[in-house]
Amino acid sequence: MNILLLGYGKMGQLIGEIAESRGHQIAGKITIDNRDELDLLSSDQVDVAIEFSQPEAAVENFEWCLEKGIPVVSGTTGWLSEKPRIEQLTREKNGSFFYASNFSIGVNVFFKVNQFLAKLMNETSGYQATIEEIHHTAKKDAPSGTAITLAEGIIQNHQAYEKWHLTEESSENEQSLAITSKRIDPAPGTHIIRYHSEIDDIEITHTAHSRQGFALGAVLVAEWLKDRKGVYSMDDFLSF
Ligand SMILES: NC(=O)C1=CN([C@@H]2O[C@H](COP(=O)(O)OP(=O)(O)OC[C@H]3O[C@@H](n4cnc5c(N)ncnc54)[C@H](O)[C@@H]3O)[C@@H](O)[C@H]2O)C=CC1
Ligand SMILES: O=C(O)C1=N[C@H](C(=O)O)C[C@H](O)C1
Repeated sequence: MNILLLGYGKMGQLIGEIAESRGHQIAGKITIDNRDELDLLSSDQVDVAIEFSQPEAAVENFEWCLEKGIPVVSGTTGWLSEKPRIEQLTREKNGSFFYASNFSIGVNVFFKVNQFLAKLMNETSGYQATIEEIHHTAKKDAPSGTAITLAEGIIQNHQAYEKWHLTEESSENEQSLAITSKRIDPAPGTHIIRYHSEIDDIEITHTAHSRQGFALGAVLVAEWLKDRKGVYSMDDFLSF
């Protein structure tokens, strides 16, 4: 399959390597410096686009793909206020759009464990939940997209929490779930859910050792999305 890489930084380069090792061809490698190359590409040269750019570039990239009828897989975080509009545009154009805050299979297992733990803790008093995420210093958005998905998983399954907020310190007895973001090199991505009480703490942690899991997941999803129409997420792709 011919894959267009929209964004060719840390993620785009690794995705390109994995895609080629799986027998795919790279139709283009688009960065902030060569966007004009998109004008030369026609839709029959691209089977699917994999979009890992930056928050300010993502929406324009999606619109370009949807106009051209090219299925798009995106992992870019920090643009979610526009998500309802992009999903609507996908339906209007009869296109294909797949977004995940995290393409790693391990993190998606962690999302399910987080939801199950929140259900258990909903039946238990005296604990305050907080989320901590740690990433490399080049990361532009905070909190991470993954931390937002984790917060949504707790809010949907624990009556004490109605919303989340980004803060420098964890705070007690709030209906708003506190998320703290730390930027420490070279962390590819660590997420900690902590339930604190006076008696004890319960913690679950996912630590990415590299970007390999994110990149492989994005290529597997692109293979899956190629011949599908509609708006999809990891819940559609995974069997658990
Ligand atoms: N969903 C997931 O599993 C994961 C998501 N991410 C997200 O993916 C995104 C990219 O991450 P990295 O590759 O580490 O970033 P990076 O900074 O290494 O690369 C970004 C790429 O986007 C390009 N770019 C930036 N502004 C642009 C513009 N205006 N037009 C076109 N291209 C533009 C840059 O030239 C570069 O090629 C981030 O939003 C990050 O949070 C990262 C890892 C996993
Ligand atoms: O910017 C990153 O690097 C990552 N971003 C994603 C996020 O915001 O959750 C996924 C992963 O944690 C790495």
